[in-house]
Amino acid sequence: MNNSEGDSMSENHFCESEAILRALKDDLLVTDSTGKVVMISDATKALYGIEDKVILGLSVYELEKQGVFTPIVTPLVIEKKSRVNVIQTTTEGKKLLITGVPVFDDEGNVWRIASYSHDITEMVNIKNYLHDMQDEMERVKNELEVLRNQQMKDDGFVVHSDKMRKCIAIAKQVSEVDVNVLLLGESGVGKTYFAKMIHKESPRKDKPFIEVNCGAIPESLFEAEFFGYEAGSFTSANKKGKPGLAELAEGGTLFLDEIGELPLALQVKVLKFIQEKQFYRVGGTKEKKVDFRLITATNQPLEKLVAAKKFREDLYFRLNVVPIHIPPLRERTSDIVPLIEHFVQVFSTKYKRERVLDDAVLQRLYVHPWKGNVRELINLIERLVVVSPSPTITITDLPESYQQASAPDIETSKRSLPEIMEEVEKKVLTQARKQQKTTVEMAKVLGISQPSVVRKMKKHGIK
Ligand SMILES: Nc1ncnc2c1ncn2[C@@H]1O[C@H](COP(=O)(O)OP(=O)(O)OP(=O)(O)O)[C@@H](O)[C@H]1O
Repeated sequence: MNNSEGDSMSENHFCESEAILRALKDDLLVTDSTGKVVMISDATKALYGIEDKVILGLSVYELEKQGVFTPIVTPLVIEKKSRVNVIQTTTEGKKLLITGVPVFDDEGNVWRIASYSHDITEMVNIKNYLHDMQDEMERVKNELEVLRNQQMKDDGFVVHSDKMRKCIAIAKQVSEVDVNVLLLGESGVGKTYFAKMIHKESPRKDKPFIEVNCGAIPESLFEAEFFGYEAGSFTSANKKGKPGLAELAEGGTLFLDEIGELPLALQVKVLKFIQEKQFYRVGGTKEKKVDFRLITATNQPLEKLVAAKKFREDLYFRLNVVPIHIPPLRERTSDIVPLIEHFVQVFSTKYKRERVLDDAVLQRLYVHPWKGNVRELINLIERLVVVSPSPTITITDLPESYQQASAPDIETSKRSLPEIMEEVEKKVLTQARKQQKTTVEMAKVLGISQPSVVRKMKKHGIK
């Protein structure tokens, strides 16, 4: 091959490269090993907003100083002698993933550096968005954890009576397995507390505890609240749809309080849901599954409701696998004084007011029927601690309805005579214990032997 032939071939080659570069819609920039631009596609010029400039022959180091490309990939490729990726931000704020590839000469030295880019602005935006969402999720998770702990906070559960000890023992036993528990008892006896305790002791303890007060949700809204709804199912509803309380219990415990208040029409739907653990959201066509442990509670006589056809028998049997009857306070009087002392302490600390109840007040409260049970007791003690002017709370500080000494509520309490006698015996002994210094003196006053006094005190847990 003569010189003129070689020249024309390299010229041809150059023209061919130029033609390819022009035709190329993609970005391509080639430099020599000193960083001088030897080829640049129109797409690259457009990308960096340098269409009018003559770039050929300029150094990318210079262009970097001018802020056209930052950072440049050329020195990294030379140093590593291999493919390198960097991320550039253009003057217009676009994010580019630049890939630099070395082209070697016959001696293995880097001869050319070809680089091309991918616009990853969108990807970076999505990544940032994801990152923000992750942060947000983390924040919400922490907040949820705090709220869950607050919901489960235990201010100390006071248990002295054997009856309550038995209830606690059953609750602890059933907490380990996913059996349906029905908590029965008057309002304020501690049913909700028991439901939370069973959850806390169960393998589901780190999952949600969802409480649904069946008596508090209007019938017309129950299904939407309980099963959730799909987008556009109501005019007033959230446009995107909303999960229901049942769905939120996934993995955890679903506590249906006041189940006796559930209207008949809804009972059949709730029964189907409990049996199948599947449901449809209102307006939904996709069946959803949920895994939960069920606890229900009521202060209503469910059996009577069943007999009166106000509560479905099949639902009753389904719920009543393990019933726990929590007795009213007046049937476990040995809990009264410890509860009073506990809450005097709690509210004295809370309101920074050291208060004690004098003996006459304790005796009066001991025989009070406590129809509102522990809730009533807590409210009264809080009120006394807050409003009593002196450190010792006396009878005159009590609200009027508590000032009259009331006899035990024999008719309504439905207790047997031996039970009532036990209670009277205990009251008399407690009173005597407060008034006398020794068991010998107590025996004298009560007209029984000293060993009998000791034995009876032991039986009633009097110290
Ligand atoms: N033995 C106890 N020791 C300390 N606090 C108690 C005890 N029993 C109940 N409580 C408290 O009394 C209040 C009423 O209890 P809870 O709400 O569990 O009753 P409930 O039976 O669920 O009432 P309702 O039927 O009205 O829902 C709660 O603040 C609870 O923590």
